[in-house]
Amino acid sequence: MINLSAISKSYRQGNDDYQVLHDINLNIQAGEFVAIMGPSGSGKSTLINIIGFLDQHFDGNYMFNNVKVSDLKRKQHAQLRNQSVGFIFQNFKLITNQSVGENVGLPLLYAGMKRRDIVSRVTEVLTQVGLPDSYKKLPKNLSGGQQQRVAIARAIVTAPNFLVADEPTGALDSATSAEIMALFKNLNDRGTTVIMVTHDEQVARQTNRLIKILDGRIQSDEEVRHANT
Ligand SMILES: Nc1ncnc2c1ncn2[C@@H]1O[C@H](COP(=O)(O)OP(=O)(O)OP(=O)(O)O)[C@@H](O)[C@H]1O
Repeated sequence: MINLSAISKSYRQGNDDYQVLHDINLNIQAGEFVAIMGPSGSGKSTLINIIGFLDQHFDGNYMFNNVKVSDLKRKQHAQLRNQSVGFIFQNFKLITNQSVGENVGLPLLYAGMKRRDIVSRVTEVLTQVGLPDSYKKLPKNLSGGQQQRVAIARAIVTAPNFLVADEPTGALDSATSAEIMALFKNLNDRGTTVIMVTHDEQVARQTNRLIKILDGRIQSDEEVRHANT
């Protein structure tokens, strides 16, 4: 699904170029559950911004399902992002004065779906993330873990090809973090591709593949072995 070859990325700093990513080669298949780890500043966000079609300015070749991403016009790139990726962030990024249901339904509203269909799809995904009775609640009246479930519901509501989660458990205590990881695992078991950035090795060990980044290079890329499998 995702094929990166020789991806490099530099930022201009004064008269110098500062290279953040060096020659990244990476293939991710549909159905994978991948963790990306690395120290602060190692290039993780830069990499997932390219993978998630937020950044089209890079060197090298990114093929997404046989589409050459760098050949796309700006609008096509944005369209690919809206149709193919669901994003989840550390701080949830919910709209505080809108209800849970409105937050989750927003990507469908943008996609032009009818209101009645939106309500039924939103109800379905809220049930899937374990919040069947929260449609009319405001995010501020939910716990952190529940708010992250809402954000996950919003990310999956359009049935994207893959999810990009940037430190999704970073703001949660360890018990809540375990619950959110169980939800990601459940989604992955049902076929959702998940690419997750985390600082937490415990969290990373619950995925199926661990990629470590150091100074903009892939340092290691290994299958995660689980005790009971
Ligand atoms: N827009 C930008 N302009 C210039 N430099 C940037 C820009 N974005 C990121 N950088 C630099 O690129 C490097 C990698 O940043 P990036 O955010 O990808 O790292 P990261 O691994 O995600 O770090 P963290 O774990 O702290 O989020 C850093 O040195 C950062 O300062």
